[in-house]
Amino acid sequence: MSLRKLKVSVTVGGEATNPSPNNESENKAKRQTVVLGNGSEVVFIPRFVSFDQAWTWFDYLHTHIPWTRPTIRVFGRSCLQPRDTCYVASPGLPQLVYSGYQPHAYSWDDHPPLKQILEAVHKALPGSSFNSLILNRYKGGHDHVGWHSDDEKLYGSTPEIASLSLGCEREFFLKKKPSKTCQESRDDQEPKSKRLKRNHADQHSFTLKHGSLLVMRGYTQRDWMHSVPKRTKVEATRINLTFRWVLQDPGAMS
Ligand SMILES: O=C(O)CCC(=O)C(=O)O
Ligand SMILES: [Fe+2]
Repeated sequence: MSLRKLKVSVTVGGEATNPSPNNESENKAKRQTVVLGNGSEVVFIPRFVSFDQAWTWFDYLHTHIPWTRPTIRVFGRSCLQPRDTCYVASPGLPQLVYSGYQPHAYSWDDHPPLKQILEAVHKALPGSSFNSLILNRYKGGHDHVGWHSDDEKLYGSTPEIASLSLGCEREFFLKKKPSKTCQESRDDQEPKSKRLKRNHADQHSFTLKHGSLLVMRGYTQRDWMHSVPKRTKVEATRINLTFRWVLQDPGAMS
């Protein structure tokens, strides 16, 4: 599908403390809050860590993480996941299963720099708590993640997901899920100009720069989908870390 690149309307929510462990004095990174409506929001911190720190983490993760490229099920068909992945979780959590795939859960202790990164993320997001991590590695522009929501039950109804980008810059799209009311009949009744306006508000794009942090909050997983589309001319590698909170007893939520 075609998605227009939109200027993201942002509110600048004050200064954030950049958690770069090496560089506390340059710690003034602006954070942008995009209110998506109905209790969903995205916070974007373009310079979450310094350039050099981000490359140090990239190099470590690129060489030390036990990357795999699993076969998953999409619409009933088996296919190779279009990116490398690895899963890290605190002990005793319920098993993660997505697209018919159950990743092995590595420990934070297997990769001490991950604990340093987790600490930096917690520090930048007061009140947040993450006990699991999905790492993604995009080896060039053919690697991507299609439209999806991270709405698995074990994340609860309003998960906070913090996503760190390292290496090659890629685009991140968000689009609103179709509403449950009859969209077609509403469209017929509205003037075209109004329809276009509403559609713009239902799509957002972010450029995920080296060292940036994007946070999805509230009902973003229930009401919105996100993707990192193919960019076939891109050759360089991007590493992404998405920190999440897995509930001990997801059954208790329902
Ligand atoms: O690579 C990204 O920025 C997004 C990854 C993602 O959406 C996921 O792992 O669920
Ligand atoms: Fe996702």
